[in-house]
Amino acid sequence: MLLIGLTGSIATGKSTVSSLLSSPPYNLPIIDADILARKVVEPGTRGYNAIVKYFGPTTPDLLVAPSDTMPEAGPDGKGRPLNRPALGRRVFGGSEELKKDRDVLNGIVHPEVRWEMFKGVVGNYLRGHWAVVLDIPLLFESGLDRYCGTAVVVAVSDPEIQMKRLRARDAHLTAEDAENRVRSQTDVRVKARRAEARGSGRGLVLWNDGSKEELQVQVDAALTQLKTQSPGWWSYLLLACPPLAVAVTAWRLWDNARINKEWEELKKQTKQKL
Ligand SMILES: CC(C)(COP(=O)(O)OP(=O)(O)OC[C@H]1O[C@@H](n2cnc3c(N)ncnc32)[C@H](O)[C@@H]1O)[C@@H](O)C(=O)NCCC(=O)NCCS
Ligand SMILES: Nc1ncnc2c1ncn2[C@@H]1O[C@H](COP(=O)(O)OP(=O)(O)OP(=O)(O)O)[C@@H](O)[C@H]1O
Repeated sequence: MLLIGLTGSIATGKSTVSSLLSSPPYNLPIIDADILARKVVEPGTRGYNAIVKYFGPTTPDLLVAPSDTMPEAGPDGKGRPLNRPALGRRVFGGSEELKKDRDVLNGIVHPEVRWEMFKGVVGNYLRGHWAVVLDIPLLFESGLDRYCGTAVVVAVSDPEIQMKRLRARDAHLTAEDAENRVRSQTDVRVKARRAEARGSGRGLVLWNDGSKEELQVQVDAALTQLKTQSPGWWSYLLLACPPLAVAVTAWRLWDNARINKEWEELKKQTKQKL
């Protein structure tokens, strides 16, 4: 089964691409890291308790305020849900302090998300899917690209388009909040270069400066290429022969480690040239 790591930066079009991939004619299963990151911090979970413990004392508005519709102890007595915009203000931005808190939040949420993803991947492998899409905003930053057969980056070359789409979609964010969110992530053009550096079939870039129709054309071409590379019979063979699946996974990990080493070298050389 092919693991397709789908990434980009905020509002560059990952969800738009994943909804195309989950619809006919592809019907691919999607494992969405943003959705899992919400699930693992619902009231009463380990993630929720850890966040309240660390951020609670210094963030008075960390939880949704009590109201007529929100009881003090939360809807089911496990606590009120997190006030996500408030937590976002604690962790998004370029300062050292924000970065430190972002690392703490990532340290709480990411291991839980990884475990949920693992369960999702195994479930889809057992159902015999030829591919599964891992929609992960922080694919490279979290190191999860190591497990993927292909990394697909949805990118825009013009940062103004990204900002315009972000502000239009998330109208509740101030201009400063939006800037901070964009600044909290690696520049999407760097991610695009990294996907290209993985080599043909291992890394793909979908440029999304144009219309959604233009994006669809690129998605069609990418899927045709990936389907040729990883045909259905190959998935059935991996399902019928679990030791082969383990060997292929080990080889994939080794090959991705090599690819990432080459990328680090390339980054070093580019820095030296500047
Ligand atoms: C800070 C939080 C509560 C803000 O929640 P909010 O609902 O406002 O935003 P949402 O979760 O929908 O994220 C929107 C986008 O922000 C970006 N983003 C989210 N978390 C991070 C992060 N830790 N670092 C950089 N960018 C991030 C992603 O592009 C994501 O698609 C939330 O983003 C969070 O819990 N982040 C930490 C977990 C994480 O890394 N999630 C990303 C997928 S694992
Ligand atoms: N080609 C396009 N033309 C016009 N609008 C677009 C295009 N692609 C995406 N959008 C719009 O831009 C916004 C951001 O896209 P989307 O939600 O897919 O991004 P994302 O990368 O998943 O964002 P996030 O990381 O925040 O989840 C959405 O409102 C979407 O409808």
